Amino acid sequence: MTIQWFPGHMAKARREVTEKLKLVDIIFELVDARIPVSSANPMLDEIIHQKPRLKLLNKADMADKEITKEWISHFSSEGQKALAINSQEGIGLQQIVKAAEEVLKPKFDRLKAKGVKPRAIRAMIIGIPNVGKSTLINRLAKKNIAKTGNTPGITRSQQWIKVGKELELLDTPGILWPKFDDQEIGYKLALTGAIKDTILNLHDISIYGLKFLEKHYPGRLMERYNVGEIPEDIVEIFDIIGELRGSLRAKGEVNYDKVAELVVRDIRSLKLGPLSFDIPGEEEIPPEE
Ligand SMILES: Nc1nc2c(ncn2[C@@H]2O[C@H](COP(=O)(O)OP(=O)(O)OP(=O)(O)O)[C@@H](O)[C@H]2O)c(=O)[nH]1
Repeated sequence: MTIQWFPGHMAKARREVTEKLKLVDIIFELVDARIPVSSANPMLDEIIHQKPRLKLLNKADMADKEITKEWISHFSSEGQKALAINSQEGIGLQQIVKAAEEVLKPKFDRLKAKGVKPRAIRAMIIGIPNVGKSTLINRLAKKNIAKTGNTPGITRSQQWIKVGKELELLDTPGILWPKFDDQEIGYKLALTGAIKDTILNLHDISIYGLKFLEKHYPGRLMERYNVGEIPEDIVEIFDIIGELRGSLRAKGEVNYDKVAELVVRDIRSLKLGPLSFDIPGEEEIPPEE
């Protein structure tokens, strides 16, 4: 099945990103640390071509730390520099400039050899909705104040934020929508709050979540819902949860809608602890188009 949720937006976003790309030296690709593959835009490579890129795994506080480490080494083995950050609390942000300098060293060395005076790195943030783009921009801007005016000779409408002496960041991020053929990615996006529940069926999302927990985090699943043993048919957990919590029943019957909602809410709100839904070696690779 092909799901294409935002076709009109996508074309517009793509044009905008392509336009802004000319202004920067490097892309900061913001992904969700819980789903660093599923929250990446499959068309980004095609859009940015050879433009240098730094991958930022945001919301690292909500992801499984060990899995995040594995992802960082995985990306590094593919020649892709990546950092884990928490934009909300400003953790890991001080490494961004250094990492960007590292990625851009070959280009800046070439310019230096030609006698071009060193200048600040120009960057823009790109990511899917809700991944934390504004939070990161605000964090970087607050810490380093000075929003610059228009940059003459480039474009009148672009605002740059100065981050120390070394970095200038476009104040508006590039938004790219998720677009893929795989429903599993849809469930992962829904479980992490990147897309609204209403796009997919809440029951399907919760069942996917439970099955995922059963496979990767069985101990936490059992502990959270007080089940001694995971039933063969995971759907039976709905009954167990419903029986345990009086509030999820009406006239003695389990209200499955409420149970599904509870499970999804629990997963999103860290009630089961930090979770990663993309597991290295098991990742779904979004098809290129
Ligand atoms: N726990 C946690 N939450 C974060 C982090 N960064 C952002 N958030 C939260 O994620 C939500 C979305 O953040 P935004 O900065 O609005 O995301 P955005 O990418 O600008 O979203 P759009 O405007 O929809 O494109 C907000 O509730 C933030 O508080 C983080 O590192 N950790």
